[in-house]
Amino acid sequence: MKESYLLAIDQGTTSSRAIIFNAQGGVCGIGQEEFSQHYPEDAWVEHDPEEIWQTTLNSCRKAIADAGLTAAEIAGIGITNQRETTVIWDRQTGRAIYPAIVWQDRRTAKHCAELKSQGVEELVARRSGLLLDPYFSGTKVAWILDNVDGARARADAGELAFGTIDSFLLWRLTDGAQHATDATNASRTLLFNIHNQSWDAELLSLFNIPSSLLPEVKDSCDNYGECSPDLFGAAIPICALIGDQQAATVGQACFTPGMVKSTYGTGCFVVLNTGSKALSSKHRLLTTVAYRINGEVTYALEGSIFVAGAAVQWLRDGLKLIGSAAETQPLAESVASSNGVYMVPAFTGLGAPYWDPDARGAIFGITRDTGIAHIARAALESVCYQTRDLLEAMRGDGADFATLRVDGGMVANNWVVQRLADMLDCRCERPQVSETTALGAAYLAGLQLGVYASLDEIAGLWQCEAGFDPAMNELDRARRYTGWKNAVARVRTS
Ligand SMILES: Nc1ncnc2c1ncn2[C@@H]1O[C@H](COP(=O)(O)OP(=O)(O)O)[C@@H](O)[C@H]1O
Ligand SMILES: O=P(O)(O)OC[C@H](O)CO
Repeated sequence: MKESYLLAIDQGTTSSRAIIFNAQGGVCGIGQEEFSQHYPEDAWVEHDPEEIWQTTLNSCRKAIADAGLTAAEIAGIGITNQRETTVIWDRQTGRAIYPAIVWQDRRTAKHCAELKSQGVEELVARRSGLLLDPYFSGTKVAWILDNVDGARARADAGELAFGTIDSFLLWRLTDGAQHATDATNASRTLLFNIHNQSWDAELLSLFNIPSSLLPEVKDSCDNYGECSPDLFGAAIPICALIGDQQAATVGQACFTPGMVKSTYGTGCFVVLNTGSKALSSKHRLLTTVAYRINGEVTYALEGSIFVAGAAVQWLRDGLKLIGSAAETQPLAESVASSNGVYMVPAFTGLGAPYWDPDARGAIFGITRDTGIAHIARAALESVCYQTRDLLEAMRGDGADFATLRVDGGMVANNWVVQRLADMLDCRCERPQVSETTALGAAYLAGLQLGVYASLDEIAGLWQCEAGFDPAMNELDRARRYTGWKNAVARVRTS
């Protein structure tokens, strides 16, 4: 039988990646390019949309060549992306009118505070499943309209289009033929009603955003047209769009209510499948769309942490304490403990469950004996403690799970995964295919094309590479976690 090759585009926060999978989920070719991060002001984070586009194209071309294939041999494309990051472009030229405002960007903190003071947070949460935080796209769209000369008038005249990165790439890949997004990406904008699955007129008016800007919202696997043949040498059908954390949920085959995954890239995102019910959290977690297939929505509770691997990057690029991220493992292992040092990496505020955009990072407990190894260990531990914060919140909302499926660049570090199991008091499982985000997008493209008959068939492909069981005694666990809570209390502003 002819092999079905699926091309997944994974447009992440720090790099664009393309991976070609075969139908068994095996990796056949990879292309990856990093791109620049721009920090024009304190707590502002921007990307150049042209760089996002170019690195995506280059990665796809590299992956196709790496697999030894031609574009005509690829059955379909699935796109997954850093979520919330906001682009507004000119419908005529396809060029962005302002850089992409990245999910980590906090410039709209004041706007969010103003909206909160109007008492609308409850309405926003009920409709969108989200909180009023600069993390999400809504206030970023409004900021561009209000700060780029002539943008609001041009938006009102229908000349501009808004999209998250999936939409922007889709527009470019199809030469402007498709202006669409999927329900998972729409559910991160603050403008989408997750219950009736449509853009919400009241939310649009609250954020002062004209509906003429908006993409059509489709299923996560759907007919998204074809990429223009001159890009890769043949037209390839685009069959799936899905936000990266939701894609990892699919790649980890968390299809049953109660299953949970946690991804450790730049940030960390824990997603708990809640099935056909949109549960609302009592502990400031987000209610979001996990995936939408054939019009049927599967919901999730999500905990989002803004800084995970980014703390390791900071040790490497900011402080230059280490030469590579991988060095943190032997460093952490070289000392018996972090010696009372706690790092709270709130570089861009605190995400769930604190939602404090004005908090900033700190390192506590430094003494004359503190060395690089203690700091590195404290950075890795901060990621474990933050995950514990999220799991406590999920357990408080009634979740009951025995295993956490983990993935992302950071879980290559065995010390981190063992520490996670210890701090969470929960078994952590790392899958055979580490590229779960790209894999999830490929699976959905395959589902749309009929390569897979059902999610059950996809679930049957998941394999555990390594399991990590908790090995810390309860007293130690509790003592360390109390130390973390004290450290967090000291950086909080609200
Ligand atoms: N061995 C390691 N130990 C700790 N952190 C690591 C290790 N390898 C990679 N990382 C961190 O993981 C992140 C990269 O993960 P990745 O999933 O590629 O991120 P993203 O998709 O957000 O760009 C980086 O922030 C890096 O610092
Ligand atoms: O690019 P990542 O993997 O850090 O993911 C970013 C998230 O989608 C932000 O919500």
